[in-house]
Amino acid sequence: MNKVGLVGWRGMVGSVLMQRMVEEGDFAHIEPVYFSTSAAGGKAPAFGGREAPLPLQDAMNVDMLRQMDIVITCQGGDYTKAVYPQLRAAGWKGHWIDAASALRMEDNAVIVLDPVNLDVIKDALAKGGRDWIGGNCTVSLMLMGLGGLFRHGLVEWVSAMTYQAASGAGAQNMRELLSQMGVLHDAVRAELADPASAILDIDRKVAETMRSADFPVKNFRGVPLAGSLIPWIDVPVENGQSKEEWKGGAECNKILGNPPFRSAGSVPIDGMCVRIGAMRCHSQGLTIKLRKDVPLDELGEIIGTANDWVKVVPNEREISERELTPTAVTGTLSVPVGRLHKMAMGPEYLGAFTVGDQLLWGAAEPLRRMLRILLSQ
Ligand SMILES: NC(=O)C1=CN([C@@H]2O[C@H](COP(=O)(O)OP(=O)(O)OC[C@H]3O[C@@H](n4cnc5c(N)ncnc54)[C@H](OP(=O)(O)O)[C@@H]3O)[C@@H](O)[C@H]2O)C=CC1
Ligand SMILES: N[C@@H](CC(=O)OP(=O)(O)O)C(=O)O
Repeated sequence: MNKVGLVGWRGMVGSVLMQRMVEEGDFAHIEPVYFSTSAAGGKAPAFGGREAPLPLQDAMNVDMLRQMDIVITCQGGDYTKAVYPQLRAAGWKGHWIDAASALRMEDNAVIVLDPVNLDVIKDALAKGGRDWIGGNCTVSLMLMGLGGLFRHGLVEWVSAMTYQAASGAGAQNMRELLSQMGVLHDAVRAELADPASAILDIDRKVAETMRSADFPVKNFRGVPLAGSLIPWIDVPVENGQSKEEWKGGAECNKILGNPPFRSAGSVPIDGMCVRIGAMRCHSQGLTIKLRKDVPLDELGEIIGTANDWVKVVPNEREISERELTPTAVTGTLSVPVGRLHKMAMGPEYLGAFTVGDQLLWGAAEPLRRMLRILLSQ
């Protein structure tokens, strides 16, 4: 049985991964060895009812990691940068499956999203590939939704305007968002209880509270999210983009096996990435320039049959309000795509809106599916 080293299993992404591995019975097929950067020697967990043969191992111990057939890490990019090069330099030939972005654009790494790029994964496996990296959440969720259009070669370019959840910034940010909501409610509790109070007085008090020096904003770099939004995610890069926006083009093209972004034969993908007050679902408003005018019902068929999780929501008000939202999707693997309509710019311009859980398809699920692909070899 394959020895699988699990690193980062108690973090937010790692916990979702463990939950999904339990649900899918993955632990029955592996010999798990749990690693920790903080509690080596402690008791290992027993996910899936499988006692680990060893206590928690030191996640920095390259000699121990070398004994694994497969390592899966959700520990983060700093860990990857510190440990991965040492492990390969020590001659380790095992498979490295990683949630962090650190290795994504390396030549020998494949960004894994098998419902979309199983052909790219299989091709790399046949060539001896050993580095399997989960994609950026926004990118993976867009491709889970629009994969059919790409597979049919219908996409000339895409503009993605995103509405990204607090979870993408980390567990502490989710907590801070809720704290902000609580502080805002507390500030106007009395007025809300009085139906005769003036809404503009409530609004003024809310704005004063959001702008006050003691509003809890430490994790969001000093600015409020609740009652507001943040129109920048991750560090600035070239061309006026944020890194999150750059990943849209760079990672999408790599996942699809296209030439590198901004080179001939790649698909231009760009947009604006915005943090909003959702918990763990990223949403995206998409403008897709098609290579030709295709009837809307055919486009719906192509989109909705591309994988087992994408679902076309009819472009009608009630069902869009009910089913095309973070509230409806959170905690599920469903990727609804809706608001499909030809835009005013012309018949080759398709409008779409999609929602997905950024901790499931956006982070954990592609990793555990890659593990199962490796185990089936
Ligand atoms: N958040 C996201 O949306 C996405 C994240 N990723 C990648 O996954 C990486 C991990 O992200 P995320 O899961 O959010 O990170 P977390 O901060 O939740 O967890 C990372 C590590 O922090 C340590 N840790 C310290 N204190 C705690 C605590 N109280 N509870 C749980 N763990 C604790 C654990 O390591 P130990 O047990 O060794 O102490 C854990 O493995 C990111 O750096 C990123 O590279 C990828 C896609 C999406
Ligand atoms: N940057 C993403 C989350 C994330 O972790 O992305 P990446 O895996 O590309 O670092 C967000 O803020 O929503």
